[in-house]
Amino acid sequence: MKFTKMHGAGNDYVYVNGFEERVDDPATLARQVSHRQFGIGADGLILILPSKFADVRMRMFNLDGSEGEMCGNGIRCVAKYAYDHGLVEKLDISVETGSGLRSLLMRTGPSGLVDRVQVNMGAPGLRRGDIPMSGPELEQAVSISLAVDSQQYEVTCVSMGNPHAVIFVDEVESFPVDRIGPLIENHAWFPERINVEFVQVLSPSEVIQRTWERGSGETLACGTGASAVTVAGVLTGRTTRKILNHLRGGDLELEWLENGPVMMLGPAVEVFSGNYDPK
Ligand SMILES: N[C@H](CCC[C@H](N)C(=O)O)C(=O)O
Repeated sequence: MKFTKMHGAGNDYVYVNGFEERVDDPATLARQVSHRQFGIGADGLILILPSKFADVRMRMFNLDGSEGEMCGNGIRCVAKYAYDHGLVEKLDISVETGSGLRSLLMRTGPSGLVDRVQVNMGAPGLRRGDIPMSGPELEQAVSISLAVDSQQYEVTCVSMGNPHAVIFVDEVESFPVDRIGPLIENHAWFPERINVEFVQVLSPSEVIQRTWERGSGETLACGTGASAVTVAGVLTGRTTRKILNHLRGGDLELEWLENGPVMMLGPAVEVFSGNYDPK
């Protein structure tokens, strides 16, 4: 099986071109290829597939084999792969995801290959029913108190097609993401588990984010998470609609437009290609 390793701001996935390769059991394959010692090494697996409704379709699988509905860093790499490898011939494309269609605009660098991609991430879902989480379905969860490890955390929950809990902290570098992340991911409030973002506000237009991903653990970046952070920053009065987000593996530029959607701009990088024999 031919694969390509790509990353967006250090959030790395193994990409398989489903126009040419057949994958029968993507959940098992995701666990195998993602392993940093026994596999290729990645945060998960992304399949690039033909679509009836869009230019291409993507499916993303976490390190533990679970499927996520959407992936912000992954979708930029899917677009880059599609253009650089000739699956599409234009720079503005649509991609079908597990949470509907997204439109993307690619920019090429001096080599003629794509190096940056802007994604219309769609409008956030703010009702508890959208996340999903416990409590009155139609109500928002903005700055609500969540008890974890005998401490209270103030969380704001946002769906970007997949579920996110955003927590603002004073100092993110030393925050115990490894310990608190999984406790929130698996908290009884969230029946489908949840991705968690820990965020330090530097100024109303600049933040630092660390990410604990559902099914993958701490990653160097998360595009849907950075979009959720943009929305949570506005809802809680901490940041403006347009921000620069510094993630562990790079920066993303985001804006929550007045008419609803979040726009995200960031890098997409191909690292290497190879062959892998599924075990
Ligand atoms: N890293 C991805 C999100 C993966 C989310 C996944 N962990 C889930 O189960 O929803 C991003 O850039 O948006």
